[in-house]
Amino acid sequence: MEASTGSYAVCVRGACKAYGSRRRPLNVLENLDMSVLKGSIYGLLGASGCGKTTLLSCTVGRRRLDAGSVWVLGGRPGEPGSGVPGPRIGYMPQEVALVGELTVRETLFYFGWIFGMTDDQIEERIAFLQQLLDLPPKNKFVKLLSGGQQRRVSFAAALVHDPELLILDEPTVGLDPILRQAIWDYLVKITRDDHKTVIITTHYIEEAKQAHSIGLMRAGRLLAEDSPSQLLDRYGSATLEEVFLILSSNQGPVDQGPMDAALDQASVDQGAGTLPMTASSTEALHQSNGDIATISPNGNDSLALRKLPVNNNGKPCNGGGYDVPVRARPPFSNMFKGHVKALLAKSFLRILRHLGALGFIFIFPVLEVGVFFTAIGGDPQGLQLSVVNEELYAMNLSTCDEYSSLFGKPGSTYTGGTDDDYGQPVGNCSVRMLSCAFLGYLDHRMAHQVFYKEKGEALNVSRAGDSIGVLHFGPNFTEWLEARRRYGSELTAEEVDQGEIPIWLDMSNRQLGTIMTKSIVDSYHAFSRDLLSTCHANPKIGEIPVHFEEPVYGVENPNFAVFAAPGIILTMIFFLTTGLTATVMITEKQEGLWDRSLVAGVTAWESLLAHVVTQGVLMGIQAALALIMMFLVFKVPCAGHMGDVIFLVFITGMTGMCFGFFVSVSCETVTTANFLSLGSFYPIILLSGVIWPLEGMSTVLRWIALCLPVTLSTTSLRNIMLRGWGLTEPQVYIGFVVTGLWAAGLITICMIILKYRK
Ligand SMILES: Nc1ncnc2c1ncn2[C@@H]1O[C@H](COP(=O)(O)OP(=O)(O)OP(=O)(O)O)[C@@H](O)[C@H]1O
Repeated sequence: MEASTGSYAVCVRGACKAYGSRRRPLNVLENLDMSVLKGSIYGLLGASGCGKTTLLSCTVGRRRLDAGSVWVLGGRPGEPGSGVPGPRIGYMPQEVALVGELTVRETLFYFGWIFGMTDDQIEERIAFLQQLLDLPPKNKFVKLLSGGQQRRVSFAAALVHDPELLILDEPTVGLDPILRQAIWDYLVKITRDDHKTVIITTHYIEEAKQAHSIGLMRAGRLLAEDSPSQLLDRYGSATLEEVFLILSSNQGPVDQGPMDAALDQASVDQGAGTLPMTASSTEALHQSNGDIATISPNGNDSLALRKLPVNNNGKPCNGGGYDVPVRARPPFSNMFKGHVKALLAKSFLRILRHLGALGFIFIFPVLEVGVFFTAIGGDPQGLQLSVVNEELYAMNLSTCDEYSSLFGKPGSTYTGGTDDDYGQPVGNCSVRMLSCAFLGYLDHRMAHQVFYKEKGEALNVSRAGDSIGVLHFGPNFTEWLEARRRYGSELTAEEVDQGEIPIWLDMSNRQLGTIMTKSIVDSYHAFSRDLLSTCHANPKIGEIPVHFEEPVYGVENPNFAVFAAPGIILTMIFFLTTGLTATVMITEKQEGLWDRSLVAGVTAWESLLAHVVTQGVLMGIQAALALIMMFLVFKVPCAGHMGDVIFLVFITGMTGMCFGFFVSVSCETVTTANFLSLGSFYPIILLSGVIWPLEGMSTVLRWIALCLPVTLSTTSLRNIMLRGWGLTEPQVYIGFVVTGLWAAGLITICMIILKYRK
């Protein structure tokens, strides 16, 4: 009598799966059929790289087949209501796939909560599993356990919810023989007494004899599927290794690209009882139909497989034939709560237990804001300015100090008298050594003055990079400057030139050159004002006829740091949070925890939500620290509402976090994630108008810049802080809107990638 389709726990038909590109595919599963009866142990055996893990990951719903179908517990994995992925299965992947920062107990609670168990139920199971698997102490951190201990905890995590179907990828690797036997005894017991089903892959071929049926797999195909005793009988062999060699030889050489070489070179290790790695054999045994070996009842085994029923269109396992077990499952809301509780606990504990990383997370914003405001915006100091003052040398003096000590303070003196028709003092305002008087007005902290006799020598010092520039005063500078004031239009061009101060500045450093120029011009205006005021003249006549009134917004002498601060704070928070999140999911994927949690029933959305909450809290603290540093410590002025500033910084941080998630879900490795996040750093900083106004860019570039996530928010924040504008102004709310749209767009893309990439 044939087994009914309703008694299969897992049924795979015509499974095909390839990795790599379409042009050069690596075919891993090739038209594979597999049938696992309910209440049985199914041992899936095959050489390394033959596709066992791929087959299992398609079975648990983590990968999609390219062709063929899989039925698990009466439904298709991933189908709503199938319970797979979910608590109906217990999956132990090949890698440990646990969180190193959790203790053994917390690990089992993490999975227990995901499976919708109550705390009491979990405690009860922990006590049981502790005995069964000889688990390490409950409060020991997983990362401190030995490899074998970690595998036992991983096994316990798959068993914690007592699932209907256990899928175990090499669970006994690294365990001592006594424990291996205890595990097999347990598996036999649960299949016999509780009608559970187990699929197990192992390299210890001898222990696989305890399975009710065995699937021998090679190069993506199932060579045979039968009970161990039947296989031994049929091929007249004493060991399963021999059976495997016979079947492999029968199949002939396989073409699986790079895998061939490995298979052909590996030696048969029968002494150790592991699966052969090569396809060599002594004898070939032909199958009449060329398909998998037929399966017949076995009198010795409690369960035996028969040849599988195949219908005409090649789809033997249709869902209608299955009886979907009805099992009391917690309601959806409880499952959701359990998932979120587990994910949040895991993420927070993981962060809290990385004290070093946590320290960096909170020190960075403080450090970065501190460094920015202490390093940027201050006037330069300690420069050298070369002076060639021929007025002094005409008097055989070297410096202005010498002049002052001998003749008193240089400049103007008004001794009373009459003014002319224009109010100019006539005769009674005397001036002396105006070159030194002017030099006295220059900022000495910014540039100390060094006197040279020769202009050429002074210029050479400047060309050597030792001086910011050279000021030259002619021999009769005072006389001609005074003549310029008194007789202006009557002087010849040469005479006017004699009252000028030629200056040669080193403009290779734009900032220094510009600051120096402004400082000299401002100093001259101050000198001229005082000179004219002393002489009872209108000080304005010494200035250019352009007068800057009180600025509409901002201050007369704006500090560069104040201009750059809004952009700096936003880009800093953006990239700090990007850095926090860019690798978080990749790490989980590489650890195997991501897949394992999804197989346990967590959805990618829930996982993303938990990360958003965890990283959002960290980002909030980072943003608060950065703002405290900026406004309370460095007292950066803010003309607008602080609430608007906080809100904008927060949503920019959220956008940075979403960008980090985007990097994390779209990159396969930490290295590519780092390249992407670091690579985007400079373009965003340079194009966002943080250090140079957008108006300085070409039209096309400006439009590109406006589309970036931090550009309009930088303009908004500048408008709030420096202009005092509120949220009702279009130039403010546009920044909020665009930043919010970026966050929403990025998170949507993440969800789409997570949904469709398997
Ligand atoms: N994500 C992937 N991308 C590309 N190739 C892959 C990927 N995963 C597995 N492979 C390749 O597919 C083949 C089958 O891998 P799989 O892990 O399924 O084998 P396995 O039988 O489980 O091996 P083992 O017993 O060593 O775990 C191998 O050649 C492997 O390199």
